[in-house]
Amino acid sequence: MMNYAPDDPPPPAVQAADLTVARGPRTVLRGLGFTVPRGQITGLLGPSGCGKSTLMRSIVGTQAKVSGTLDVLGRPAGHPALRTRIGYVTQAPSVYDDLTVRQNLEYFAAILDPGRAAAERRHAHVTRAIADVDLTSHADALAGNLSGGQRNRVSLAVALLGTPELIVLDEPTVGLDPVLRRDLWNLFHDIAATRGTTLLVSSHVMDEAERCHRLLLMREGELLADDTPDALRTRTRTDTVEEAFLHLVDEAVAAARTKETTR
Ligand SMILES: Nc1ncnc2c1ncn2[C@@H]1O[C@H](COP(=O)(O)OP(=O)(O)OP(=O)(O)O)[C@@H](O)[C@H]1O
Repeated sequence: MMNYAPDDPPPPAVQAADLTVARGPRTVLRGLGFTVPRGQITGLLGPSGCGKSTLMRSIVGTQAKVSGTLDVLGRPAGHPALRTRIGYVTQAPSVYDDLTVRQNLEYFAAILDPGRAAAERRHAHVTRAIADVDLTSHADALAGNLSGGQRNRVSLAVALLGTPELIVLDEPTVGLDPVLRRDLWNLFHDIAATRGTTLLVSSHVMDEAERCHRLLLMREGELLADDTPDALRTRTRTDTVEEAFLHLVDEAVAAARTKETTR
């Protein structure tokens, strides 16, 4: 863990140095170093299999065989005190089909904030989270009868319960139509702007990168860039983040070839 003095500004949402992760016999993340600032949306982008989910699992503390430094909200990743401060939505929506939207949220709210004395607070949090994801008119519908996009939004509502400081979303827009995707991104921006929440959002759709304040671009378990979309486009003299990404991939491949030939 890095050292933070009491008078220092709050530590970043995530700080990693030389972060390496093995899955089975393979090293799937290699020596990553990056910072995720607070109160912004950081996009984690890269092709399928590059290690986005593994990195997210490491940050929320559910990944084994993690080495190097990985601090989250000033504590080592996986610290028990972080449990209620982080909201995490995996790729597979974790909702119970035989419960209504409201019942799903009440169930998770009771785990986060148990006891009779908290009943009123829980009710308020549940109602707000349902409204946040625009499902108020479906609050009494069985989750099993919702569309894929609506089920994703129930998962997101679960992550919003308890007002976490950091929300980690693994490919939240997969399978959504363009209107829902836009609405969800507007919601992310609203959450970051009005609550100061930090969002880490993975995607392999490069046009979503343009909607982020900062980007971590990954390829084959390594970090290609940690920058703003503007700075990336300027540095690579390209018009889009997608072109910037391809430019950085070409550079990385050329550098690897040069290294091979000079051995
Ligand atoms: N349980 C596992 N055991 C061994 N290797 C795994 C395991 N799960 C994933 N991997 C490997 O780890 C690498 C990173 O996988 P990860 O799921 O983190 O990628 P990703 O970028 O999130 O992919 P996607 O966008 O398809 O979800 C992949 O090469 C994958 O094959």
